[in-house]
Amino acid sequence: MKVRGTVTAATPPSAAGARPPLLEVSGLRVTYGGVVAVSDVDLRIAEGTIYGLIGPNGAGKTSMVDALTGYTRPAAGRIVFGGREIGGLRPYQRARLGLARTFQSGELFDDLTVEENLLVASERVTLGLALRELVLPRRPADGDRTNRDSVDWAISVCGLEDVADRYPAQISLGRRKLVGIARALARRPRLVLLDEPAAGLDTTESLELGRRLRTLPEEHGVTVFLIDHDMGLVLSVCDHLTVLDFGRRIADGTPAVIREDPRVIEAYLGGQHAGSGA
Ligand SMILES: Nc1ncnc2c1ncn2[C@@H]1O[C@H](COP(=O)(O)OP(=O)(O)OP(=O)(O)O)[C@@H](O)[C@H]1O
Repeated sequence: MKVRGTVTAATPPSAAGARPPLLEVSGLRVTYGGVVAVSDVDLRIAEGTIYGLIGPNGAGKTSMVDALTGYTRPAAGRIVFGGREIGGLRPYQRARLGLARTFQSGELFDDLTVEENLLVASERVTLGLALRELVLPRRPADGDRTNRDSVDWAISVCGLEDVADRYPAQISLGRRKLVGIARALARRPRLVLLDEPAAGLDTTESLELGRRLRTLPEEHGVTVFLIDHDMGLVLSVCDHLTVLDFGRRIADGTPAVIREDPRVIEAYLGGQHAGSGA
């Protein structure tokens, strides 16, 4: 378990239940053959909040994100985004509706600059484009003003102005993680799902990431679904958390509630108090 520095929210975390849900998940179940990765999980993510998902290795977090974004077909469950049932939609169709994600591996194109990576990502998502991007990354055209504005906005939100012309290999891991987030933001999503954005970051980088994340709902109207092992980060930036263990939801509530939950302390923190170093 990593417990590192904390990020002080500019405004106190809001009560997630007080706002209408942007994403509502009920009875979600993901299986791989005989393995039940996610077992009948419910979630309600309120617009304008940061919602955290934590759990030990293998708890089902990435399977959940894959199911929500359309990369895995769930065995059961209902997913409603912005009032619309999206369970039958392909990943690029969900992206078009405003559901964006990052990947643990980063997924940046090494031969494109930071800015070009974002320009590629900002283009209108179609099945053809999504497939083409997978096999043949290319330099984006510079013409579209809307894309340009979105990219400039994403660069500024993530504080990447000084590295916009650099290649991914030329910048630190912390900045690359921010490029991954900026890439997801470049399509101006309503909800961004971040899969372990703090993995590999040092304390300073993690604090910087936390500060950037808080601005997403507070200043930019982007709701965040955050998965990470960095408890210092998650407990300090999230408004609301769900804890998974062996695919099941074992706890749900504000960071203050989660810190004190004996099931979480036992299952996830191995008996060590969550707040001890946060
Ligand atoms: N493609 C797959 N095929 C078979 N089993 C899988 C597959 N992907 C995940 N699993 C299994 O599903 C369970 C949940 O895995 P998942 O990667 O979703 O957990 P996680 O909480 O994201 O873990 P981590 O924190 O290590 O990334 C694990 O038992 C894992 O071994």
